[in-house]
Amino acid sequence: MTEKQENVPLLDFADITVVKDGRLILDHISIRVEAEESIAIIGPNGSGKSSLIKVMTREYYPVAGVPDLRMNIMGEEMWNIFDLRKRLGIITTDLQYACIRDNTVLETVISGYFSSIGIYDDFFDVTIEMKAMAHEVLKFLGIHHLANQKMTKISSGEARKTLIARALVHDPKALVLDEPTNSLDMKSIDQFRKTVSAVAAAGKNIVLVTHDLSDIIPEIKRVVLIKDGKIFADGKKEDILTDENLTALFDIPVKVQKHGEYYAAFC
Ligand SMILES: Nc1ncnc2c1ncn2[C@@H]1O[C@H](COP(=O)(O)OP(=O)(O)OP(=O)(O)O)[C@@H](O)[C@H]1O
Repeated sequence: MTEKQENVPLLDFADITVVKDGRLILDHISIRVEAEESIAIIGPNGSGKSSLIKVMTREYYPVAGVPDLRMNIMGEEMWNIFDLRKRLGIITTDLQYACIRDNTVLETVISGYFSSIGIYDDFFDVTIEMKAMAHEVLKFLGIHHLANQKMTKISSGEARKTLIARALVHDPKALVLDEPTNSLDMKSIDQFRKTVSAVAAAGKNIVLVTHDLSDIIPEIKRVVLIKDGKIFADGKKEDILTDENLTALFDIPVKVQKHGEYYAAFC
């Protein structure tokens, strides 16, 4: 890879406006995420966070004909959707529900190669290399002992890690996590955050959507606040996560506290 390719931003979006059912849900959003950068996107329910992720994954398209519109991902405007979704390892609660089937953890991880939910022996040619990579990723995430366990028999936290493994088999550039700790208990949340930290330390960009400030792992240095489909604030974590900003963002009095390298909010 040339130095130029290494330095291309993960995302370079300008003037993204999305309308659904006649409603403006993203309003002239511009955001650039550098090659080595990780960000957290925070905002109230319905503010447009998931919609912005869907623009990244090309599930939603912006209004065309806007003069400054740009939706560049890893240096490219045009993407084959399957390739794009492999380069952005996407983990959502919807995907987890879809993956809770009668497949084993190993099968679920391998299914990432085919962008499928299960493995269909008659159709998919699973190679030795694919299996070896799946085992390697499960070991990296500390869940190799679950390889032959059914998805229906593992905990939510283990299932969330399995989805990370499923995303990592492609060696993606980034992990895109939409409210990843929803419905996890405290121990699972703690383990999940350590897993995401390990993935960030291995050189992947993290794009995290959350309501919960304590999901913001230390490796994420930048926070983007979204309100009413617009970027409300964007900058260094310590400058953005203030009582004043969070109070204005959520329209209720919020107190932000810092505990070591983590943040928490109280209202
Ligand atoms: N396909 C769609 N059709 C109609 N309205 C939509 C569609 N997708 C999103 N919206 C609306 O756009 C707004 C933003 O939704 P979005 O899911 O992006 O918000 P969010 O910030 O992720 O919310 P939450 O925190 O509740 O998940 C909401 O009012 C939602 O109802």
